Amino acid sequence: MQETFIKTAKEQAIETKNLSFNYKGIPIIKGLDLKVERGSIYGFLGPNGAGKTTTIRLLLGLLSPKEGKISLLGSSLNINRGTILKKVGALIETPSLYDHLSGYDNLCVVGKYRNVGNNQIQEVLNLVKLYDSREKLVSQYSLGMKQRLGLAMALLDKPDVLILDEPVNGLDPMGIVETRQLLFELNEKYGTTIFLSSHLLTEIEKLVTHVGIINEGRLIFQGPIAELDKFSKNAAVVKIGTTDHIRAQKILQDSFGLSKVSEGSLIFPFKNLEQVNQITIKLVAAGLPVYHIEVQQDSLEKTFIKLTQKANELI
Ligand SMILES: Nc1ncnc2c1ncn2[C@@H]1O[C@H](COP(=O)(O)OP(=O)(O)OP(=O)(O)O)[C@@H](O)[C@H]1O
Repeated sequence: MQETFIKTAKEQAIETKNLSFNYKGIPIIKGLDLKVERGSIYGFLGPNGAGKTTTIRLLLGLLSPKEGKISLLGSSLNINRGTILKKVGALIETPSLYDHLSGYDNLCVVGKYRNVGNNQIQEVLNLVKLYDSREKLVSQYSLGMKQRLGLAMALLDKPDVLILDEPVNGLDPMGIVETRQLLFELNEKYGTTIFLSSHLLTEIEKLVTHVGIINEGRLIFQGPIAELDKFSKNAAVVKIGTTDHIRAQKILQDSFGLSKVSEGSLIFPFKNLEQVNQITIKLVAAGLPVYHIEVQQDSLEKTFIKLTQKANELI
């Protein structure tokens, strides 16, 4: 059993099996099976209190699971903890920085105990675009600059995997764009696998390749972002206003399936816009005037909210 886990985990940067954790006997993380492919940018999404930070603390060995297994870069965290964590950079919530020191000196402090030389410090300063502000005191840095300095610290060891807890939380739109660009660059240039949490899909949907949605400690969706998009498209409907909804329903039933009448409109689920075109053509050809036509499709964010609400109803 152990062997199978490790064998499949080779393909994954992060893998958990049945990961569970309690705080004072209360289940917080419930049987989490995460699969984060190497080279992916994985958005770990969930409402406040869903268990994102707890999961991240478990992945970094800062908490011990009640049950289950964690594998990072194909090795069990239990067995090879020291070696594996050297290849993992992390930033949990706001970074701890010395305000009275410059950005450069902050990196030197961390670099010293991690045995990282000056060249690498200069490289990460360039990477996070803080080179020109390296001599400024951190107390004079904006929140976005502090966040990038925190990222620079996480990057000092050139990690293969970067684990970030809410990295854009509290940043202004410009800060969000800058962080996003930086993460893209890291992923593109160095193939760094990035696992980042957020409670807002809109903040990260342009960045991530994969999504895992956690609610009340349970994973309720995991897959490529395109699959979530497909999921939201499946919920798309077209609302049609005609003079005779009953006749319209009969005309359309054979080709397009069942519809319902609600708030004075005929409502059809549809798969693509060509279908909407065909529906209109069919109605007009049958002599039924179409007064109103409206396509309604959930945004990804709405799909995310609906998914978490639905999961709550099932619990
Ligand atoms: N030290 C603790 N002792 C007891 N319960 C805790 C502790 N830390 C977190 N919890 C509880 O565990 C649950 C998950 O918390 P966690 O911080 O992991 O959620 P989260 O998804 O990161 O939320 P947020 O987005 O608000 O940070 C919450 O119900 C929280 O109240």
